[in-house]
Amino acid sequence: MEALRELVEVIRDLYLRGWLPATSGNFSLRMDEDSVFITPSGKHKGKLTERDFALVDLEGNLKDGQKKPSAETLLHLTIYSMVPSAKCVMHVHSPNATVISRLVNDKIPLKGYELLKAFGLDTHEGEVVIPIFENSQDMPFLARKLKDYLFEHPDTVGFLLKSHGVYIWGEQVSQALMRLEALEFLFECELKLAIISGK
Ligand SMILES: CSC[C@@H](O)[C@@H](O)C(=O)COP(=O)(O)O
Ligand SMILES: [Zn+2]
Repeated sequence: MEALRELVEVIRDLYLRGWLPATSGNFSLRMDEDSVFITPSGKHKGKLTERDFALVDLEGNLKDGQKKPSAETLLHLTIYSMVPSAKCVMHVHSPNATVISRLVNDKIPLKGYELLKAFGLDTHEGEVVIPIFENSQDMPFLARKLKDYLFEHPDTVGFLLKSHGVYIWGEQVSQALMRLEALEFLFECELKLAIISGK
């Protein structure tokens, strides 16, 4: 399947960038109303093939095979249920995202950057807000927090988990990748500005 092949290539590339260290990260593709391909839990993400993906329904039940879906499957499914246009979800432990999530408390407003156009804005004058949630191993709890937030803020493009990493989604693999690259770049800019201004 073309989109899954494309996603596998993207994952390898993200691993080589150092954004998926030590088996971290997870990725999914929405296939139809009630089927999602998601990366397996605990596997090295730089060496995945299409056959490694688990197929689950929107409740997280395995649709076939014996694969162990990502431990964070519930977060992916929450995004698909709250953002109907999302067809691909990416989660990485990229350095800038992880560092900035520790420095800022509950959200990062990104303003004035030309690259905000990656999120569908027409000009650099708009604002994109990235919320930060406390990290937790309690996925139902985190999923509830995320669901409530997305209900209140339906235009959200992604979020950070504190000291953990970033989640982003798109209408197809290429859009999710573009937005992930844009976010990581913008986080790097914000971190550099914080260093220069001594904040
Ligand atoms: C290897 S530590 C990272 C994990 O705890 C988790 O945050 C992660 O990103 C990968 O979990 P996974 O179950 O493989 O999808
Ligand atoms: Zn993670």
